[in-house]
Amino acid sequence: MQKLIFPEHFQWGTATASYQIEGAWNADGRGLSIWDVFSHTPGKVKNGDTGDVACDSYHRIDEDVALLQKLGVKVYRFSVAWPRIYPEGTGTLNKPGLDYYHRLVDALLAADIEPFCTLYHWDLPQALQEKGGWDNRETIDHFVHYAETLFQQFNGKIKNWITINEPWCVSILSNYLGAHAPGNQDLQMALDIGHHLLLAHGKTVQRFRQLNMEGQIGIAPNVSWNEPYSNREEDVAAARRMRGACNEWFLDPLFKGSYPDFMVAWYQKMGASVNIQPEDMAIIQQPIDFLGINYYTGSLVTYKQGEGDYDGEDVEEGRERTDIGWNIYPEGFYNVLTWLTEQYGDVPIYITENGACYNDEVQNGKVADTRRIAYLQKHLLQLHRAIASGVNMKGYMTWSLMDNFEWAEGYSKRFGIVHVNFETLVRTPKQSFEWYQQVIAHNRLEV
Ligand SMILES: N=[N+]=NCCCCNC(=O)[C@@H]1[C@H]2[C@H](O)[C@@H](O)[C@H](O)[C@@H](CO)[C@@H]12
Repeated sequence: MQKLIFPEHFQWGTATASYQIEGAWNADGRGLSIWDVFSHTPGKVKNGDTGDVACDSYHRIDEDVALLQKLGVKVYRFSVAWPRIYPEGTGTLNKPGLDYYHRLVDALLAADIEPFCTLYHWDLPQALQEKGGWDNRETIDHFVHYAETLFQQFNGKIKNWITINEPWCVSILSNYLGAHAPGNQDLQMALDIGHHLLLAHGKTVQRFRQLNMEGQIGIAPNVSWNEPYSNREEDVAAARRMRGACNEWFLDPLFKGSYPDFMVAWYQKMGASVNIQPEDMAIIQQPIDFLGINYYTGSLVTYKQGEGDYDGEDVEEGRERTDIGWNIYPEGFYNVLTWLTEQYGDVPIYITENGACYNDEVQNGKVADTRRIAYLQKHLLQLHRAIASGVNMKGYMTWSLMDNFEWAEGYSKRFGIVHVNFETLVRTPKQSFEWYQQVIAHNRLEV
């Protein structure tokens, strides 16, 4: 048995998001979000599931913080529901909504757990969507105003801020592929939305600096690792496009102040281009304190004309897949992290999400999710490799603390290290919870 020791002060944590766990969808003045509308629209979410109740975390702060304390995490990543703070997106502040997050943050601090707050994890106020949502540049300033409210309310209590979770999901998945709220299918709109999200990020970082806030701020894109099946030029180019759509499309503006030419050209071929105003790229390229990285999967890619949006096809290598169908590709974790450092420099990185979907159920009071343990073990080994290779890794937050509302999959897909019975809302720590508890306690991985 080998013991892989992680750096001293490495920050172990776990993560959730407001719409996925809180429930209380219309309690205490909360306004409608686009996910309330989407999940209440027949046919959009599997089994007609909604986030109306979810894990009812809105009413279970003490229970959930006790789980975090038992787990032994140093950090807990959660998100604020914009419609709880500004039910109409702007205008009247909803104090009961603000008070909920004060209670949550105070409980975390009392338990010696660092809050990691995501400002936007997809629950846009419906009132703003009705004025065009992220496709309307005015939403950018409403977002900065919402963020500024939280900065002023929580300065000194929350010292770790993430502006936007996964701009690829918010733009492409939600407004071109149409799989998530609001469900548009318009590439030009999706590219404009992606640009507006990056602008909202940049302007929020500027405001954070102007307010002389305590702590650090970053953004959390999802990344993918796609390698060419062969060294044939067409395979190399196809894999580069698949990675580029997810990785460089957002990371190049953030760190290089421009969109990647090869993807701009590809999207032009698809009939779309980004509408950039003169100051935009300088705003987007605001220096950040850390980069959050969400990593789940990767693939080998071979060129196939007309396949998907990038003339690329994942090669079926016979790899194990999780219960949501994603390839298990641990070496992609190492490869994407070392690639990031080569491409964008020594930016401090937190893994803000990494985890697996397995639908194990409770049997005799236990959940033997050994496949999730295997997934985490393989990915933490690759993470340890990346650290050993010089990647500036600050911490790791597994997705997710508990089974929750998995977007268009509803409650049919379980990512938690804690099982949730969605009838009774009883939480049951899984075997992976106990395993992760030991990794944290000893700051090491046994392989
Ligand atoms: N093929 N394939 N693809 C991988 C697709 C990755 C895009 N989805 C994510 O990263 C979402 C992220 C989200 O923040 C969280 O709210 C979700 O619950 C998790 C699990 O779904 C992940």
